[in-house]
Amino acid sequence: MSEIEAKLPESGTTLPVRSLTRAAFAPFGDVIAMDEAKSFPINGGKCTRHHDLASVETAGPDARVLISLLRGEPYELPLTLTMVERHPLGSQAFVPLTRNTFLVVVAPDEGGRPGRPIAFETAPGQGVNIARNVWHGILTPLHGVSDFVVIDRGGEGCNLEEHFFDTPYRVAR
Ligand SMILES: NC(=O)N[C@@H](O)C(=O)O
Ligand code: NI
Repeated sequence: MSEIEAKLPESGTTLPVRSLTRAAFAPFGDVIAMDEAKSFPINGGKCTRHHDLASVETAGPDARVLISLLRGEPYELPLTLTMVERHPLGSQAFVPLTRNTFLVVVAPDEGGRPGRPIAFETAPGQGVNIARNVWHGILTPLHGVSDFVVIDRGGEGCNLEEHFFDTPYRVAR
């Protein structure tokens, strides 16, 4: 156990890792996956389109949608969660390009501050679209270096708000 973890109170600040489902994630955004998606054949039947999986939101001056690629280093569980962030001017989607799962931490807003976070682990291949202004942990790959397509908002104005917890949480399976 690391020095930080040794100082963490065990009860109350330990967040269990849950399996990601559309229903559980619905208050925070969308799950991007082929299963349960509206799908139809295109290109003469040689291709299946899994259609309209997430709502991309952009707002503010000169807002535009960005498509970027991220290569993330893996994190170990149990993990010490010291902060969450949110993007007031747009949504943020992470679509994995590997089969490595990743941790998705989100939290409800309670009067402008995050409430108790919820930790999910994606299934292999599942992505997420975090809705505009939803508190979330930073991109947290598990099991190996992982590449992602990220779809989020560019433009003028401040699109990042961070919150550092007075008492860190411990995220553990
Ligand atoms: N900054 C960036 O691209 N990613 C973060 O917003 C994050 O949620 O990891
Ligand atoms: Ni973010």
